[in-house]
Amino acid sequence: MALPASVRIVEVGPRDGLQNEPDPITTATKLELVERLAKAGHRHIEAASFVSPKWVPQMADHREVMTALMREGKGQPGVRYSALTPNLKGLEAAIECGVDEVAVFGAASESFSQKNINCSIAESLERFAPVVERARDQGIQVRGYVSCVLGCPYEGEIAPEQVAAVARALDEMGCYEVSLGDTIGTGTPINARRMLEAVARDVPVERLAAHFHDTYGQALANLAAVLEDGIQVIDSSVAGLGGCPYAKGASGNVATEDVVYLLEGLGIETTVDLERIAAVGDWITRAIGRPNRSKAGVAVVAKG
Ligand SMILES: CC(C)(COP(=O)([O-])OP(=O)([O-])OC[C@H]1O[C@@H](n2cnc3c(N)ncnc32)[C@H](O)[C@@H]1OP(=O)([O-])[O-])[C@@H](O)C(=O)NCCC(=O)NCCSC(=O)C[C@@](C)(O)CC(=O)[O-]
Repeated sequence: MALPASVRIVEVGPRDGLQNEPDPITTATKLELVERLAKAGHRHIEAASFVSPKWVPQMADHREVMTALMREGKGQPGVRYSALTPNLKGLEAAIECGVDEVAVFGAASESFSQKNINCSIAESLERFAPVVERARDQGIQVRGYVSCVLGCPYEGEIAPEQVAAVARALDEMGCYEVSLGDTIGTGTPINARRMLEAVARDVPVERLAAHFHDTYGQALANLAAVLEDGIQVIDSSVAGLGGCPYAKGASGNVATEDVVYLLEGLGIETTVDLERIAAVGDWITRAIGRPNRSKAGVAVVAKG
């Protein structure tokens, strides 16, 4: 398959990137990050997570963040700001804040599902169905996630058919797009292609996104592989921030700066400006005292 002419990047830094940070990050810093990301050209930013503050304390200010963006004029026109909503409680709170896009998140691994959202895969799908229905009734778009598509921290290898079954269920439920998460970054290009091939038999590749973590340094290679198989949506996190609270040792998502550099090299368009996003990565890593995990970002900033 030919490479796509353009790719939509979903910036997950403010959510996936920050959710695991142990020290509190102020709401003001989060909002400034979101604003800088939009100014760097992002058109889709996952900004918050309506989950239990006992489970993920860093996302406890989800209401403040989303209300500021959706109701208090802190959001930029033309930018989609989305949030995770694992159940109806989260969705109702998100609706009160005026969100126009949410995401439900399941897993292809039973053990990960239990650790992450405290229920089995089947129970999670039962829980998501009314969330998707209610959201769509309100004119809110719903994205679906499948975690552990290329490996699980508790079960090891995950069969591609298992990933396909969960992706199909989310698609049939009404998710407009299903994002395939290599949560622990153990995938390699051949496995990634095999997994995508299995999923794409059930869900058209145009409705799939790649959400790869870079724990083993394979994310860019995996992305280059799945781009050849029709992927046109990539999730990434500025400066490669992040990690999953329920996947020990998992490092951040692939860095947005690295993805933009790769795509530019392949002649694929995005809306994101490399110099500007590199500056955002430099700023946020200094602001929260984290190393910048984007090689392209560090190089671009060093060049000046
Ligand atoms: C899903 C639950 C809530 C189930 O948790 P539970 O304990 O089974 O739920 P519950 O309904 O029994 O409620 C327990 C308590 O949580 C509260 N609660 C219940 N729901 C909410 C809510 N929506 N917002 C705020 N509070 C909530 C509820 O009110 C109650 O409070 P209490 O009475 O004890 O004070 C919990 O397991 C949870 O919050 N998990 C968080 C999981 C998470 O955020 N993980 C990280 C994101 S997923 C990810 O990173 C992977 C991804 C998407 O990036 C893709 C990839 O890379 O693979």
